[in-house]
Amino acid sequence: MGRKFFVGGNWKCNGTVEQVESIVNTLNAGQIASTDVVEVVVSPPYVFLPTVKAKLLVNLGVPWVILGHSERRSLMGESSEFVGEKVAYALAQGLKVIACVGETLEQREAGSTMEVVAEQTKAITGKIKDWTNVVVAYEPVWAIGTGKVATPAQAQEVHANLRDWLKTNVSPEVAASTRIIYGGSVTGASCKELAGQPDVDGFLVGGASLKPEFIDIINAATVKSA
Ligand SMILES: O=C(CO)COP(=O)(O)O
Repeated sequence: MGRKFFVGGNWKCNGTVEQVESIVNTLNAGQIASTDVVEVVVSPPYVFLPTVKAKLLVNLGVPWVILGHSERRSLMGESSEFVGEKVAYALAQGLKVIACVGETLEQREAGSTMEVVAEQTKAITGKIKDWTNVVVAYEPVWAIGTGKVATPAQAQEVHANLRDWLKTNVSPEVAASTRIIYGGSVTGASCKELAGQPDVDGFLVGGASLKPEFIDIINAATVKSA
């Protein structure tokens, strides 16, 4: 079975009720690729969950949670181990998880990108058995909210290495079926080429998920073979 393209909108703490309603209206009016091709998830600030659920999310549950975002790791001091525990707990409660990993600029320049990503992923693999409900988001910290998107080659390199790591350290099946999505300054302009990379299975989008171009990013979906 192929890996279904996955596009998440991480709205972070943005928006007033009016702005959130406007984003939701834009999404509802947008022409998007069939849900056979792409899975779309939005993550509004929790105070706006009732507003968004009433108007956008077909199933009224909150099925997904984003964990391990670098802003939580750095601002809230969440360690890899703690993120691993949160992932395991969320899965045990029946939630699906977008688990974020990624290196800082300093770590990239020191040549330790894969080491960092592996350490963050290992803290999760040690705590869970079933990967069915996990999507891994590779989000280089230097690309988040900076306008400096990773090049398609940079993203592909880390995604491929991470998939290899999963193959060796978890199983070939999990490596083949787990979606690895990219996050960090993705825009309507940059999404197509990134989506064309064989190991880029979708996106986690911050700023651009608040704009109409989020529809273009959803429509960058391509079919990936597992
Ligand atoms: O943090 C992000 C998604 O989780 C990315 O944010 P930007 O798309 O604004 O860079």
